[in-house]
Amino acid sequence: MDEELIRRAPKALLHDHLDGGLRPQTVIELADEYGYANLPQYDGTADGLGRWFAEAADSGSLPRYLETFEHTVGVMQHADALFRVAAECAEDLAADGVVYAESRYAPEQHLEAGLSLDEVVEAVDAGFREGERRAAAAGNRIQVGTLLTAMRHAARSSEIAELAVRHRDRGVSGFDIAGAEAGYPPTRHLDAFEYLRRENFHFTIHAGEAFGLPSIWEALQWCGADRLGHGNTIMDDILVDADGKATLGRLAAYVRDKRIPLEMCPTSNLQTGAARSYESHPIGLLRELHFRVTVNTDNRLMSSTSMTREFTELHKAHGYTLEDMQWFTINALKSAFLAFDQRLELINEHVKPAYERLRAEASPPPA
Ligand SMILES: O=c1[nH]cnc2c1ncn2[C@H]1C[C@H](O)[C@@H](CO)O1
Ligand SMILES: [Zn+2]
Repeated sequence: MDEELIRRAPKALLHDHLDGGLRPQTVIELADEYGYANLPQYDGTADGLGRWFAEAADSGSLPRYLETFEHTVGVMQHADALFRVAAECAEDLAADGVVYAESRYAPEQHLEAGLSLDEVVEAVDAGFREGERRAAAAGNRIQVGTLLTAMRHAARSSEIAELAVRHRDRGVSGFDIAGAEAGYPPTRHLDAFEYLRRENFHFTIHAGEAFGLPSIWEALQWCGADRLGHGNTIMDDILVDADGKATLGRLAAYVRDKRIPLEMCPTSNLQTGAARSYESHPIGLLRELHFRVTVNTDNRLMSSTSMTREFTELHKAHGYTLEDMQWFTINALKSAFLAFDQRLELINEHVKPAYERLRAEASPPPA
């Protein structure tokens, strides 16, 4: 598999932060347009600013990684800016071969210039619909849903959960909590999750990225999360003996048996210190053990990545083939916060035939 083939293969993305995926040039232009004066020292070029984000985020710690969002959130305080960022996000993902994406962001972080929570959500949704149209005009089909995130150190999760439910038929398909994990357990937001369950709504929880098994256990068994953001530390409940035989503890067995989707983000994990290398990333073992693993970007700007790059790195480190890519992609679509019939249609009418064609192209039958 080369990078071009990986780019052309249809991909599905469940974990991508809207405020972590801006084009560097857009950050510069929005800062200028809205008078954001706090951009970091950089060489004045878009490439230079992109490098600044990637280097500053490459800190080995989640809290320091998260500090870089000050500058993206800083330029996303007006409806026009939110619209632009969302439209470009859809275009960029579509150009990278993503056919289905769920993009997340925290509305409570975009109120500094006086927008209301509902206005934030409306601007982002309009941006995504515009981005879908532009992508289609360029020949790239994409469908984008949004997840509303509440910040786990703050106290607005119930309000954000209600906001998400209010917009459920207008582009919002789920809910999430994000931010520093250590010290802010999921049960801090139990009221919000219980409300969402009563509303038959869907949510994922960032868990097992910068904290261990208790975080995953709470997310699943107290809060009732449909999926886990990252979930790396589930490895702490898997024992691999000298012969390579794996024994699952109770929680790991539960995660695998119940087909709990893990939204894994390899490059982001290298930067925050949640993983040491692509080779030793938990995705390798978890894929072998048939956990419901998916591949994601997390923050394309901070991690200087794309779905194509994630799969290219995984191909180099683990030898994944088009077959594996199809498996990851179907895992993601099966786990999407999307109606069952639409998931099936994407899988059967679009993804499988496309991989069939790509395989035939990559190794044509003998004449
Ligand atoms: O990987 C992450 N873990 C926890 N929080 C994160 C991660 N990536 C981004 N965030 C935070 C920073 C953003 O401002 C917020 C909403 O997208 O979510
Ligand atoms: Zn994340």
